[in-house]
Amino acid sequence: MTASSSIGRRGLMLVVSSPSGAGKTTLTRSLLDDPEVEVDLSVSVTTRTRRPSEVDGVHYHFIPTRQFEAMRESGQLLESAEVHGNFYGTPREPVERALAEGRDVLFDIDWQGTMQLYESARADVVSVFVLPPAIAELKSRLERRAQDSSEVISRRLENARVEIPQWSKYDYILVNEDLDRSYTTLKAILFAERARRDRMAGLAVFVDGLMSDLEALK
Ligand SMILES: Nc1nc2c(ncn2[C@@H]2O[C@H](COP(=O)(O)OP(=O)(O)O)[C@@H](O)[C@H]2O)c(=O)[nH]1
Ligand SMILES: Nc1ncnc2c1ncn2[C@@H]1O[C@H](COP(=O)(O)OP(=O)(O)O)[C@@H](O)[C@H]1O
Repeated sequence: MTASSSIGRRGLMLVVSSPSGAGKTTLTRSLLDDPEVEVDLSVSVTTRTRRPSEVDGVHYHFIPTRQFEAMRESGQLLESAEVHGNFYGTPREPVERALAEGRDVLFDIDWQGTMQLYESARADVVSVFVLPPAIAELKSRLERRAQDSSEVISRRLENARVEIPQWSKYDYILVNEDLDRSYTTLKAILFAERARRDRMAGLAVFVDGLMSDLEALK
């Protein structure tokens, strides 16, 4: 162990939200796949139907409504919300364990869930809102993804009326035009937030060590 590794840091909660189709899943997957970034994904529970490309337990835990209600009622969810007519929630235990071990946790959740995380631990939340460069592009991304029926796509576009105005509640905004640029910015946000003084629990002790080593040089 080096002296600097004893500084220690509380894990942070990196929340990425956007209207459906703006690109938050693409951006969060890139973070998870990047060998330079170590972050745990919070895998949500949902009552929505699985898309063909999704794997149960990886993208979501797909569960029946009865089970969702039981989890919510027994306090097993850190936050939960109804979005586009389905229920979504964050299982509490894996998040609390990761944070306690100093690992950062990534959330792909909506603005309602983000507000609930703010209430429980504002200082530990770093929130990023992804906007599309244009509504025509948002619509064509939803269509190009080709995983939802036209009714589902219309409902998601309709919901963008409520979701887009939530931008002002977030710490950072990404207008996701060029994917590489957006990804570079997202990674920079995470790295900068990790270096915030107030997250480094053992910093004062570390600096005391530097100072006494300086004294010893005299
Ligand atoms: N509050 C909350 N929102 C969630 C959770 N999981 C997913 N969501 C949000 O639910 C919305 C719908 O997600 P999804 O069905 O995967 O559709 P997509 O956004 O079009 O990919 C998105 O805004 C997600 O960020 C969760 O655990 N809690
Ligand atoms: N910057 C971008 N330029 C072009 N297409 C993009 C960009 N970001 C994402 N996409 C595409 O748009 C579609 C929706 O992206 P996705 O990440 O699933 O959105 P969300 O999770 O916000 O609903 C996907 O087909 C994805 O490949």
